[in-house]
Amino acid sequence: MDALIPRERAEIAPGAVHVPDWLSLDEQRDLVRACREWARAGMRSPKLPSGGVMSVRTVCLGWHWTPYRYSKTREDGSPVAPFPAWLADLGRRAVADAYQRPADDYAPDIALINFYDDAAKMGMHQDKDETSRAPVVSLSLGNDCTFRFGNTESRNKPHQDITLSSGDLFVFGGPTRLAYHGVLRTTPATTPPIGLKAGRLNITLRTSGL
Ligand SMILES: O=C(O)CCC(=O)C(=O)O
Ligand SMILES: [Fe+2]
Repeated sequence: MDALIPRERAEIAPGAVHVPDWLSLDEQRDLVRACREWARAGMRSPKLPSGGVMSVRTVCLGWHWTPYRYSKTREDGSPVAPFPAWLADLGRRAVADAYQRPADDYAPDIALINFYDDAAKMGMHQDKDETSRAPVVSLSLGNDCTFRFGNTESRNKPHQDITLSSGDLFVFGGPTRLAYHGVLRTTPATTPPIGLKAGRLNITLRTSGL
């Protein structure tokens, strides 16, 4: 992060808001600790119907996601871990701060926790396996990444590239809920001291509508 350039809340497209440094270092440490607990169930690289394997490793809460559907059980038949109430509270606070309006009605019931090693990235995609169109809340921990936020029509331009750093909040909903987005790269050795030696974690909160 370049400390000379202020990082301010920015609505980069209608309904798509970046709130830099939303989480304190203590909150980030607590979330990293929680991710470690959730990861004990096993993090797996999702397998695509095309035969490819995603480069991130993922664990889910509430509903288990495999491309391209949600279920209550994981690949090995074990039940998906529950979605904790405190995480829904955090999601409501996130939507309220991003949209600067009360968000008491926001009730996420899915979390995807993605771990990026230094080589991992995520291709342009829509988050559309949820039937609800409530906003997606994204929290970043660890190394910086270059996040590409595009349009709702195609994977192609126009798009904007922004840096998501540790502690940043990104919310997308409303007109851009179905915008294509992806992670081009992460930047090694950019994490603050939050108990994550390497890599990047991203937590997205979603509402299944299921
Ligand atoms: O890692 C990120 O910032 C985005 C993750 C994402 O798009 C997803 O999990 O669907
Ligand atoms: Fe996504």
